[in-house]
Amino acid sequence: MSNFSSVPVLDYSLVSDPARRPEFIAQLRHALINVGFLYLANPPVAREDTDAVIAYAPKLFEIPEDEKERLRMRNSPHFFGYSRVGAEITKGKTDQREQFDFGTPFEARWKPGDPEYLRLWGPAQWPEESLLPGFRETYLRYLKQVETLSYDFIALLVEAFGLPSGALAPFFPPGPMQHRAKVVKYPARDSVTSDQGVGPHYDSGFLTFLLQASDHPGLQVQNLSGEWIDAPPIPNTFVVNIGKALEKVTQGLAQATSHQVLSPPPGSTPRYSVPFFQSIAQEVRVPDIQLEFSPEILRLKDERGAVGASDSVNYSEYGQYPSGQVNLIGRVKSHPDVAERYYPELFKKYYPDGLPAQGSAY
Ligand SMILES: O=C(O)CCC(=O)C(=O)O
Ligand SMILES: [Fe+2]
Repeated sequence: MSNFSSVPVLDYSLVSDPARRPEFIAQLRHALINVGFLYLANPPVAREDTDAVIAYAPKLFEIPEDEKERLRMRNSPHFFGYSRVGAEITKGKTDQREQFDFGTPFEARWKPGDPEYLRLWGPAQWPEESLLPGFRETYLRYLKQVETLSYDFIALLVEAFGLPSGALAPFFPPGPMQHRAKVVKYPARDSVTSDQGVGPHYDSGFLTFLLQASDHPGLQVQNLSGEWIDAPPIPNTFVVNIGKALEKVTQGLAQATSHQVLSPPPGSTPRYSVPFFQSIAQEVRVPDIQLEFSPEILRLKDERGAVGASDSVNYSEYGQYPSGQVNLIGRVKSHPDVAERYYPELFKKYYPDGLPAQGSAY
């Protein structure tokens, strides 16, 4: 059984065309249930902002070493900032990528005595303006548009699954929220020690909107037969995929799909990408929200078949803890040096033998 052999391309401009909107919704239903990945063409994000973010990506990694040191993630209780190549392990092997974690604007609200996971949201660390003029403002303007798209996309998903319009509203209560976003660099194979850019994994929250910020192939998506299907860059698209929390709350209808990135070949320039990860309210326990799907929709899942053996396991804790806690655990596993400093109890739980050389997310 192989449920897909390519990643479908959906044209967002159909959404505002009353005659063709049903076509989009049908394609979306298929992509959510059978693939868990799609390309979104003509997304409602200003082209000039997307192009500017793409142009900034290589420059961000050229800021001086002492600025990278100042911005290192260890300086942020919110797990924002710079991570060098080799800081993380996925599936037992070191990831060959360098990255900056940023977030949408958020004022820290955690105080001692509050649940620890509330501390995950707070201000990001930004490079000195004079070192990269305009970057912060441009990137935040870009993120705001992707955030709006992410909510609009949830409404389309609710429609595609035949749910009442407010069905997922408990995950987005009024008031401020924070979404995470990164800028990632994958050096070519000859300057790193393996071709694992990032190993097989699932994303955590609801939706991921990935901007492939250079021409390199390398992103791959695993189908139900275990085959790795290429998802090469397509200009003016986002790659959209489903996180574990959304899979869980939709009873597996929206499928979280394992994916990985292979390093560019020797002699190549580096690959860059800019993923945006849509968050959900930190206090919500996913199993507390029970959705009712029609038998016709549920049958589509049965026709797909069970999600087969895949090469990744992570974020299984959504059945148990508030979603903020699940994400905090994920961060602690990935970045033990940050955990040791700001979350000593959790650090002891996951690293009883002390600080490892690298984090191991999955
Ligand atoms: O860089 C990419 O294309 C994908 C990155 C990714 O899957 C992740 O960071 O979760
Ligand atoms: Fe991912």
